[in-house]
Amino acid sequence: MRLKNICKNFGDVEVLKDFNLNVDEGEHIAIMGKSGKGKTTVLNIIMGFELPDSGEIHLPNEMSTVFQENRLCEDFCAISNVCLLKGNKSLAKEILGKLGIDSIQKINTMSGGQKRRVALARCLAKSAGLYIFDEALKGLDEKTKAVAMTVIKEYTDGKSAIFVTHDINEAKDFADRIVEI
Ligand SMILES: Nc1ncnc2c1ncn2[C@@H]1O[C@H](COP(=O)(O)OP(=O)(O)OP(=O)(O)O)[C@@H](O)[C@H]1O
Repeated sequence: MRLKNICKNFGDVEVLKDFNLNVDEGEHIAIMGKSGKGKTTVLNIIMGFELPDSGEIHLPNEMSTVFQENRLCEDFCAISNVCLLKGNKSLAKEILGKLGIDSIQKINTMSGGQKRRVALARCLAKSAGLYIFDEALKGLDEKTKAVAMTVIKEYTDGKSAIFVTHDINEAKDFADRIVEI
């Protein structure tokens, strides 16, 4: 994946100026930076939700994302959310189990941290050339974070991934390289 000389302004606000980012095949990177510096804007450009004003973008065909918000169907159970469009039910169940989630529990009966883990399972159960995690461990307690990080590393092993976080320990734990915005 490659972003080259990306520029992006919102009105008068210059968010990205000649921003470059390379993620090699199988590489894990972390993106860090103060709130409002443009981390989510970079992810939105990668995912095609925002167009840059200028610059070059080279992307793999398939991407899988944990957004900052969970974006789950509240009336459905965990496994239905993970397999919503298409999906391997046994893989979904395996990942949900490793994250401590009952696959038939409805989302609207779950805590915030349980919902976060369902969103994470949905991302990991999809086969992709690039995995994107936007504050994926937000709202989890320390013990659950450690379990979730182990699961993320297991299912992204050998695959390209971008992990946005404010936590330097998470960044060091996950990434081969940390990029500051
Ligand atoms: N759709 C938009 N319209 C106008 N301004 C925007 C839009 N999206 C982002 N911005 C502005 O762009 C800047 C970067 O926002 P962005 O969400 O990328 O930051 P961030 O680094 O992800 O922040 P955080 O760590 O708080 O999530 C901010 O000043 C924000 O107000």
